[in-house]
Amino acid sequence: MSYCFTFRVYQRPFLHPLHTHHGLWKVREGIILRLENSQQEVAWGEIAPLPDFGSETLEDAIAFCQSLGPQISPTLLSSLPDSLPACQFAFESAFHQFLTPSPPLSLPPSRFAYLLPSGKPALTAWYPLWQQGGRTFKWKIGVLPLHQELDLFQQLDTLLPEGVQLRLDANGGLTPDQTREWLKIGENTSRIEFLEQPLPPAEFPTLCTLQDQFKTPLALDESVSRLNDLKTCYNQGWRGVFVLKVAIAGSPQKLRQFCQTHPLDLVLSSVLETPIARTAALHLAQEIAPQRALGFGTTQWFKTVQKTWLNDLWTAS
Ligand SMILES: O=C(O)CCC(=O)C1=CC=C[C@@H](O)[C@@H]1C(=O)O
Ligand SMILES: [Mg+2]
Repeated sequence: MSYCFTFRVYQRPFLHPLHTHHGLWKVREGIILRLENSQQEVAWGEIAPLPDFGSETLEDAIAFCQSLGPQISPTLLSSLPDSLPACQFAFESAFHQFLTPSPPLSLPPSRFAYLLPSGKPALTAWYPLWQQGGRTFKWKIGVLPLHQELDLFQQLDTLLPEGVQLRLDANGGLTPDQTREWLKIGENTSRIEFLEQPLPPAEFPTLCTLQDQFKTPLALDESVSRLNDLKTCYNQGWRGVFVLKVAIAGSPQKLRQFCQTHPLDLVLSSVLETPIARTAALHLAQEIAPQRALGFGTTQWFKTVQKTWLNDLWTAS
């Protein structure tokens, strides 16, 4: 079975730039794939690279798409290298739509974690999301000086209603001593669901030691963003939280197989993709079924409306 293949490269500005320890992220770049079968049925896929997390670059992905002809078939999946995980996810998800059409997903707001802005704006940003049913929030730390963020955390903890959980994500930007400061706070509150990637991946032994010394769960994100790295950390004994950025984690089929044979404490996480990759990732989430809230809560990443944006992307060039 072969499909007519076209693709478009996109740059899409965020409504609110994401400020993390990695820096300020203003524009999401990626590729939208369009497959059409002989009955004029269409399936979409999205390549949403995140090189900071170990995926291919946009340029790598463009070169791969350019290497393909106007007609492609699922056989290409077997030759898609692990060095192109965002491409693996996108093409396999797109072909999968023809093989297993997925119904539209409707998940309750409480099923998601919502990303709050870093710093003081978090003190007010949570309320409208809570009113809509959000009960899990994620807050970037390692952006401001430690004492400022510790103080802001105490204010946020006082403001947040009972039962609301907070995920703290440092993107590897803390020192071991700063991490201990956060974990000491965690000893006296159930507010912190987990502390995400407080140290860089190279500090894996220290992360394991800290996980043994404190009750607040630690989550690996940058350490496990490639499936092979996730397997390595699992095989080296990590049993804390695994943050899985689905759209850059390679083949969904390989992910399904690994998760079905390994009991992971899993959090599925967005790469700030458009609704195309988001929908594919959420369908996979239904199968892998992590207990923890899905890191896909924020839906208005972009200034433009999806349907208009996609039409314009296809007709513009
Ligand atoms: O995981 C979530 O809840 C939302 C996505 C998210 O936090 C991130 C997406 C992409 C890049 C990162 O800065 C950030 C993360 O580190 O998890
Ligand atoms: Mg993270």
